[in-house]
Amino acid sequence: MDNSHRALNVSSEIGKLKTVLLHRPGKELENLMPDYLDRLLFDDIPYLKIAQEEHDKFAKILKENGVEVVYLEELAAEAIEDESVRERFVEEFLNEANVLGEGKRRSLKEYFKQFNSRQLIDKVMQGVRKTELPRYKPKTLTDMVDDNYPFLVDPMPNLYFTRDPFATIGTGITLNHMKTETRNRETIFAKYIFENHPRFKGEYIPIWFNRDEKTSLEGGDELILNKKTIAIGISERTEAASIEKFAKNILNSGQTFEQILAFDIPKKRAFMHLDTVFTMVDYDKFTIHPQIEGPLTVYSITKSKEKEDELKIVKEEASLEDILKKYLGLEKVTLIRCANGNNIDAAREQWNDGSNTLAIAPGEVIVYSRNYVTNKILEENGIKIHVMPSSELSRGRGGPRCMSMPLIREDIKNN
Ligand SMILES: NC(=O)NCCC[C@H](N)C(=O)O
Repeated sequence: MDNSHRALNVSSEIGKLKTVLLHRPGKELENLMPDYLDRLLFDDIPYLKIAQEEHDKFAKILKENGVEVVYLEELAAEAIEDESVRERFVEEFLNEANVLGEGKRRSLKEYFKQFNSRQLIDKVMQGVRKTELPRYKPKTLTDMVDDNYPFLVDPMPNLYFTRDPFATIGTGITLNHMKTETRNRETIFAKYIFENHPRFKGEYIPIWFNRDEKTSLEGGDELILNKKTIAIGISERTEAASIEKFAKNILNSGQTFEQILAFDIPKKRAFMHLDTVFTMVDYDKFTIHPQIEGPLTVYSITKSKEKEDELKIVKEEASLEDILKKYLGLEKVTLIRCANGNNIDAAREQWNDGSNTLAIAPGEVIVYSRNYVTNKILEENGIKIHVMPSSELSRGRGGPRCMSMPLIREDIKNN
């Protein structure tokens, strides 16, 4: 099937990248405070100016390699140009931002009216400090009681990790239900973009999993290994129940996908998603964090031949190399271990996303400069690397793959 004309088309992890979605970090990072770092999923506070410079370098590498870069903030603003859509967006945003108190809601709506669409999107991403609206009229008890919390609306500092709130799979998406409240709010932008942006509006975009589900699924756990096979992490962020639901939808969709490999990885912050410990860099080469090799269990999921609408789930007993060979039809598989398996260097570099490479073509990836031990090993394995600066962006615990959502990749021949 030729999907090259579609607004979305991703049938592999490594096909030549044509269009990618980024978010340039903005003032939301300047609304991070030490007291709330844990809840907002940050370990430190990046210096915004340098983070933006690093991010611009990331975009430059992509553009120099023929990739169209589109920005979340621009698409979201264009999606809410229509006044009635903008009003709906504000209402829904205030509900999801958990803004209680009629006085607060009214004042915020009034405050937002001064902004054009782009300014409004920037503002809701940044969050609203109480000092911005010093004289809102308290109406209800919720308005009157001052809890000394400094924000009326929390910032969304994780938005530059565009990989997670939705994921392109084939010609559709999973519009994800995120594990945490702080990140769940991010999915509203994708919802409005896919419903209202002219780039997508004329096209049928199937949704394989939706944000109103009760269990969580995050894009960092979703990897398309080839046009038949999807890998998904059962992780700190993605639950097995979500994978079953997604599997039933995608395997019965008429798209090319026939099998899912569910990777059960340890549930801990350093390994939050599958792509923090395992990514694909070439037809037969993968980066992996050595610490997951022992505890890893892989389940294969296919459609049951006996009963329609049921899944066949098998706990795979072979080594990871053999599982990948079997399901991807490969003669040989190379696992490239973070920092060549040295336990200290691997732990340090994985913490800063040494395994989180972004493939822009088969055998060609973008990597963080600070992971120089792993980067050298990648080169020794014949992988071409493009190195981006990484002092500030890495403080959010995500690398080049986490910071990008492919919208279109070229199909791979014989994939
Ligand atoms: N795919 C990814 O691993 N994304 C990185 C997300 C980092 C972000 N601070 C988070 O905890 O969700």
